Amino acid sequence: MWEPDTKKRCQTNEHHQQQQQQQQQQKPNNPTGPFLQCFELILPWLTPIELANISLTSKSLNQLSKSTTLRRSSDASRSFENLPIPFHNTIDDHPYAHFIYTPSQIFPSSSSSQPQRQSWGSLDFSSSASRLGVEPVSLVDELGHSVSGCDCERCDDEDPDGCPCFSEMDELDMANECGPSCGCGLECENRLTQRGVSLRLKIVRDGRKGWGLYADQFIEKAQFVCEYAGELLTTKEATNRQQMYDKLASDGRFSSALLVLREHLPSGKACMRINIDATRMGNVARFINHSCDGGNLVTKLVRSSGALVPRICFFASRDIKENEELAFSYGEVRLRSNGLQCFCGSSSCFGTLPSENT
Ligand SMILES: C[S@@+](CC[C@H](N)C(=O)[O-])C[C@H]1O[C@@H](n2cnc3c(N)ncnc32)[C@H](O)[C@@H]1O
Repeated sequence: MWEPDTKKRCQTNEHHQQQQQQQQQQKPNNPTGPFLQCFELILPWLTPIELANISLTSKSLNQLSKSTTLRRSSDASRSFENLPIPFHNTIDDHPYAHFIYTPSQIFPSSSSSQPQRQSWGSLDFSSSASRLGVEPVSLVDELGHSVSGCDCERCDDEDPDGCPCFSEMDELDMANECGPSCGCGLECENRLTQRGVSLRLKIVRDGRKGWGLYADQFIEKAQFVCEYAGELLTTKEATNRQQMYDKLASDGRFSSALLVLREHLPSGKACMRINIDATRMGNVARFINHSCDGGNLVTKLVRSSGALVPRICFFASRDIKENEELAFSYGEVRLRSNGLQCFCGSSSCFGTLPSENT
């Protein structure tokens, strides 16, 4: 399941090559010797606490730890995305938030194939991006052949009738894209949400809400912003985790990122529920805060032809200015004695954050 899928993105990542060159130039002239060179390889695998502890042991390791921290804070996506997504903090001493980056949906961490650690902040910018990847879970027939994709070599959004994937709409009004069982590649025009983040974004620290995701450029209404990537959970697992997170959050220092999306069939008879937990493993969408007025993003379910589970994607609900915080509504507010205080600042603020009933 952890096959790298990032080759194509890396090929176009000119900025990372430039960063790499810059880093090479910035490397201290002072040769560190085999001992410190070894630490250059180890430090990117450490948690912030381990990094802080090791930095206390010698001046050289302190220097190396500082460089690792600097590189981490310069790109939360650790080269998985097309552009770096930096952390900005002018209010306290948190340089970055630590988590495992996955550019797309993955299956729960109970599986032993999932990494407990991920390299982040090494001199080699391409190394982390090649370590984690996801193969979409696809529908197969009884002979093991993928089903329901198109045979197009290249699908053209100017001619949507030419490709069956454009027109496949189901009762849930999901957007449909070409997928794992189609003949076309990642450059196909009907794979808008599969190429990762292509807009300039940044993660900014706020005194009351923690980190938040901001636009670092103008974003036009209806533009695709990012997918909500993380661990795809069963409802039972999501309920258990939410209970654990509620307990941890009660002291105000823990921030979870479990998103539950319910999509009702127009008939009202059934409901589809998708639980994605980006708390431990996720992408930049885990930093999007709640706004009681609905914010400037909308979620849409996108199914790739032949893939088993739809993905949750964010689109701009209106034009968004550079430096504006990105936000959406986490859902209906239910009155709970232990609800977290909301600081969205909108005129329609309820005062409490929406939360799942557990
Ligand atoms: C998905 S995370 C968003 C990123 C988070 N701020 C962080 O620092 O990682 C959700 C958490 O962010 C905080 N949060 C989100 N929106 C908020 C708001 N409007 N007011 C206060 N806290 C908010 C809450 O702690 C919530 O549990």
